[in-house]
Amino acid sequence: MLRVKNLTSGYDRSQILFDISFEVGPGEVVCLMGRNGMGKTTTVRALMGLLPAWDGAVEFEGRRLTGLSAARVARQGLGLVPEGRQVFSNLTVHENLLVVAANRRGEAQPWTVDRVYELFPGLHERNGSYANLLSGGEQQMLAIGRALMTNPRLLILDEATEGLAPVIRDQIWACIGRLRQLGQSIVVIDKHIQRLLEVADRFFVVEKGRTVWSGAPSRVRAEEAVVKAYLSV
Ligand SMILES: Nc1ncnc2c1ncn2[C@@H]1O[C@H](COP(=O)(O)OP(=O)(O)OP(=O)(O)O)[C@@H](O)[C@H]1O
Repeated sequence: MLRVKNLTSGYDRSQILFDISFEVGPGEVVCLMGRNGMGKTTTVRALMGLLPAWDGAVEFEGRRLTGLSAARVARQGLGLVPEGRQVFSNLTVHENLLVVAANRRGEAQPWTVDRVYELFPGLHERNGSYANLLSGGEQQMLAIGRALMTNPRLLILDEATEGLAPVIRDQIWACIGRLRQLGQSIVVIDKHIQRLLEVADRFFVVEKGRTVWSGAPSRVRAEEAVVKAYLSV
């Protein structure tokens, strides 16, 4: 579904990505891991068209994404939940979900506000609240709900559990598990290996702008010390 091959990119003249390669198959949950500052968010920015790719290729469902504007990449069916959530703070929960609703690719069972509320009952209870009055966890759920309302073929979650209380994190992990059961393809950027092992089909480790290790959950378990060494400061 998504094929990223030898991607390089950076900011101005500062190269951050040197060789990023990974793939996501239909219905797969793929995880990008790595220490802070290793280039995971930059990878996401480059594949979403928010940052130009310098070299390499990004293909999505057989189409080349490199060189397309961010708006056109989104229209191909990539939905991003960015680090730091970024919901519309001056709109209510309900309005946040409605304003982005789109089913451009004609999905047979599109996401609706009611389906998002079913996934996150807590949001339903707060549907009239302005987004800036929500807790961090509720904002994260709203950010995910909002991305789902665009009916993305591929959902990208950048540090969706970061900075949340354990009980709220559990709800986000449960949501990711549920989306996987529904066949949603997802790229997850996160560091919680134990939780990732429950939901991810494949893992890629990013180190200084390069994908340096990859494997299925069985390989992560077999080489846990190696993987943890990549993640420890
Ligand atoms: N706008 C920017 N301009 C210049 N350099 C940047 C910019 N944003 C990030 N960087 C640098 O790019 C490198 C990779 O950052 P990136 O955010 O991709 O890392 P990350 O792996 O996602 O880590 P984190 O978990 O901290 O977000 C870092 O050295 C960072 O300082």
